[in-house]
Amino acid sequence: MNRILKVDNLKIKFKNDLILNNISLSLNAGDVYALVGINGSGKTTLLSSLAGLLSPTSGNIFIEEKLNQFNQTSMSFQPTSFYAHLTGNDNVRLLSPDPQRALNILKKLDLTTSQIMKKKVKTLSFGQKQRLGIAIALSKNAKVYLLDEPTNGLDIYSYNKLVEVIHEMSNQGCCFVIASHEWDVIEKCCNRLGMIINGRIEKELDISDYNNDVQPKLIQIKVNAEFSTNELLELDEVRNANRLDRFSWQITLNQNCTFESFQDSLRQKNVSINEWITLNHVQEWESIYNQLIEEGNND
Ligand SMILES: Nc1ncnc2c1ncn2[C@@H]1O[C@H](COP(=O)(O)OP(=O)(O)OP(=O)(O)O)[C@@H](O)[C@H]1O
Repeated sequence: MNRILKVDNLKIKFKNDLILNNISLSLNAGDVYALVGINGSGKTTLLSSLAGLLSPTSGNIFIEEKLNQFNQTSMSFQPTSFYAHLTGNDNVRLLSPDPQRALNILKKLDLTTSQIMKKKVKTLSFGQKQRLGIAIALSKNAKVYLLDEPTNGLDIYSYNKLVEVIHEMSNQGCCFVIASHEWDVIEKCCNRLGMIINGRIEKELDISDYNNDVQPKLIQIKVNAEFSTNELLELDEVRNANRLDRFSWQITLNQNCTFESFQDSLRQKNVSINEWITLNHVQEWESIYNQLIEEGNND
């Protein structure tokens, strides 16, 4: 695998506040890494550090094994970074290192109608400014692209176009880190997922495993009788169990175990399942994430 980005024990402090706490990360060519976290968890701070806009308090950032190669990173523009009184075209010419490439990307994102690009940026809609900022960022010839909530304000058509552009570029050997709250985007765009809580990446998932169905299944059940979580965990089929209420649990079944064998094991304990659903990947990630947040809140 061709490693592009390596982050070693990155810490960022603002005054005495530790905002990023020992972040380590390794991304290969083609990786599209989703960074998920609630407001204030450190996503923008991490992206800004990777872009070289913030200096680490400690730790190192390597791109293609070389330290601090920030000319090889490109971060999406915030709508406030534009020259608001100039047109879209003028902004592309002034801000993009490769205006022609930016215009090509804008075309893919369906924003090249001359009326729009001739308008002053301050008169553009949020979604139009968002696409302009993304196209300028992606027009830089970089190894690592850093996108902060790129689908905010995009309609479904532009959103699907952006997903196509990200796939196309990552297939050419760069990598992406995308901060997003939108699970749907993550499922469509990303092959890896990092959950950041209080400045730490608490969990990483390989999304391709889910798409290949290698991961164990998460189900939600409601039973008809008193039972304990410990009794559930003693069953061969159960890898993990979280109680939702008196009669309901979310259960991760061990790999290669069927729902039917789990049901039989419960019957032997005189318990039957009244209701059950299999959670899809996105619900499963959301559930893992919510659990981590709850654990974080209980600390
Ligand atoms: N310049 C700064 N000085 C002091 N604290 C800061 C600074 N920038 C960010 N922070 C703090 O760092 C923490 C992480 O902020 P950050 O913007 O990285 O979060 P985020 O995960 O991107 O949040 P959001 O989803 O709201 O954009 C917050 O508690 C924030 O108040």
